[in-house]
Amino acid sequence: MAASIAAGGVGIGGVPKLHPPFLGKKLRIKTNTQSIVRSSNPQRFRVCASGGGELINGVWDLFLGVGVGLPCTVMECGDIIYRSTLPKSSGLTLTAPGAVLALGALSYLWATPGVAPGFFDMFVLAFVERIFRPTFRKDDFVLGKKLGEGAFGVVYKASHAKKPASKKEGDLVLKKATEYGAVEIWMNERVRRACANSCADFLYGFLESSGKKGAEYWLIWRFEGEATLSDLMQSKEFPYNVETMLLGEVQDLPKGLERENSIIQTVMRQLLFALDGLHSTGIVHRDIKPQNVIFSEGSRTFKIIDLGAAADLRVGINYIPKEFLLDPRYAAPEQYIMSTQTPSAPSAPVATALSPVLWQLNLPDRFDIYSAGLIFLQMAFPALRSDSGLIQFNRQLKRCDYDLVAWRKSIEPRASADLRRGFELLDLDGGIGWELLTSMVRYKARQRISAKGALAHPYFDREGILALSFMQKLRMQLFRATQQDYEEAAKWIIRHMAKSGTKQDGGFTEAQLQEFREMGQPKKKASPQRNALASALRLQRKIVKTLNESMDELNRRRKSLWWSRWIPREE
Ligand SMILES: Nc1ncnc2c1ncn2[C@@H]1O[C@H](COP(=O)(O)OP(=O)(O)OP(=O)(O)O)[C@@H](O)[C@H]1O
Repeated sequence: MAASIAAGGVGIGGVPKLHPPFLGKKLRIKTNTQSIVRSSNPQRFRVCASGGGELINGVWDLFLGVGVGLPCTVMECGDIIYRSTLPKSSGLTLTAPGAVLALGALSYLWATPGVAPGFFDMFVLAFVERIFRPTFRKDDFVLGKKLGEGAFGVVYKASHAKKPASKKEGDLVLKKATEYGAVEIWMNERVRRACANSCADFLYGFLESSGKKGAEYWLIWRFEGEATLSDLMQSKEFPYNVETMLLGEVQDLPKGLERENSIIQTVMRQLLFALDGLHSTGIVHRDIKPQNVIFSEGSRTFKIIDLGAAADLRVGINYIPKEFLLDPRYAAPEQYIMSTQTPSAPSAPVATALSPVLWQLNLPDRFDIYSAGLIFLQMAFPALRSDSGLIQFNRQLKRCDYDLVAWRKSIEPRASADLRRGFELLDLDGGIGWELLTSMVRYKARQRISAKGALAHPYFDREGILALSFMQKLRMQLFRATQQDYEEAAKWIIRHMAKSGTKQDGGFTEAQLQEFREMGQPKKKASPQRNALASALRLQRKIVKTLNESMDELNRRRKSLWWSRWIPREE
């Protein structure tokens, strides 16, 4: 038995498994219960000897050595003499290590951004959708007034040309876009299948090449409503105007900080739900700002628009952004969502296979969280709602090394009444709003909270002005149960308890209070933990670098927009 284990480990049912060097010989091995003989397997031996043998052995050991597979594959029953003494086989046998391996593989395939759901989406859902969804042509639309014009496209209100717009169909929005239209069509189709409620309702997109201007992408959405969050925030009535829209009627209640806080909380919750939908499917928006958050009059919720700068990390589309696509007022300090050492997107299969690793190493979703944090800040501080106010704030924050607490310290003593009111609003309920804000607006992406984490934050314990739907309640419960971002909430609770003291129990000891104080302070130099952390970070950087370099190498050969073939052309 000892010889057999040294040679190849244990196969199923405690039966020894042999490595190729032993296969050329006839071996008789005595186990506890049976006498088994394994003889050569000439065919297999020949393969090993003629190159590629090591690879085959590796695969053999990995999958069959732990006992996953049909007994005959694992044990080579053909070689076993005294068959009658063997236990009867019952088909597939799964050992404990095999189950662990299978579970590990499954969790990898389902980890964000989701390799397995991605395949299902691309090869099943997209295919089925294409068969059943209505298609449109240029002549099907009549253009109305211009809604907006960016550097890469013009947006119009539109209606159907042939049939009178039925109540259900309603008005449309049509965007004629240049090169980035292709990305936007791809993203909108993905979103429609994966998290339709997060973004404006997308109908169809195609390439139209008959115009004088050359090829243009036409994208059609349902018209969601007149107002973006930016329009609403510019009004002196904010946030009460939002309350009226969310509830569908004017509320005859006294105005005050509490009421404003719960309206802002409701907007933030809707925005974070929408962002979580995008992030869970591997999409990072990269242009989150109040102008790109539209109020949908139909569903009375805020939805995200303008996916032209978005990146699909599941397949690596728009992996590295063109910097000019980002709005510097709302962009996170890192600018790039992935390591800058990869100058171009990896090829789709590589990006897909590595996407869970790359997602965890880079946490690209935290780019949007920073922008959402700035929106939160703007909602709390009216002075920051103007462009100049926001630009000035960005400069001040940069001077404070992107430390919101330091910014507050520097500004609060000489703050205007308006600013003080904003701090008061965020300090309600023991400062839980401020706590959430500071966990969103941080210099390091890794230290920012995720959308799920934010939704599980105690700031959202209260329902706000709108009750949650059954599904939202369920999701919140799930986030709370599964979030790893408990740290923030725990710190908040501890600090809160420390502040209020526990007179009955004699309060916290001086040592405990010192510990709480140290939570907010930089750690002292050169402790063994610090050194270990530094080594871990160095290792992580090395892994990212190696991964990126190898992907770039692979990618040099294929640079075409392979996914454009998914975008229909006008007939
Ligand atoms: N589904 C929609 N329903 C209603 N209005 C919409 C919708 N989509 C876009 N709009 C309106 O059109 C405007 C421009 O849309 P969008 O931001 O997608 O275009 P853009 O060309 O990227 O503009 P910009 O470059 O300024 O961001 C929005 O600000 C909004 O007012």
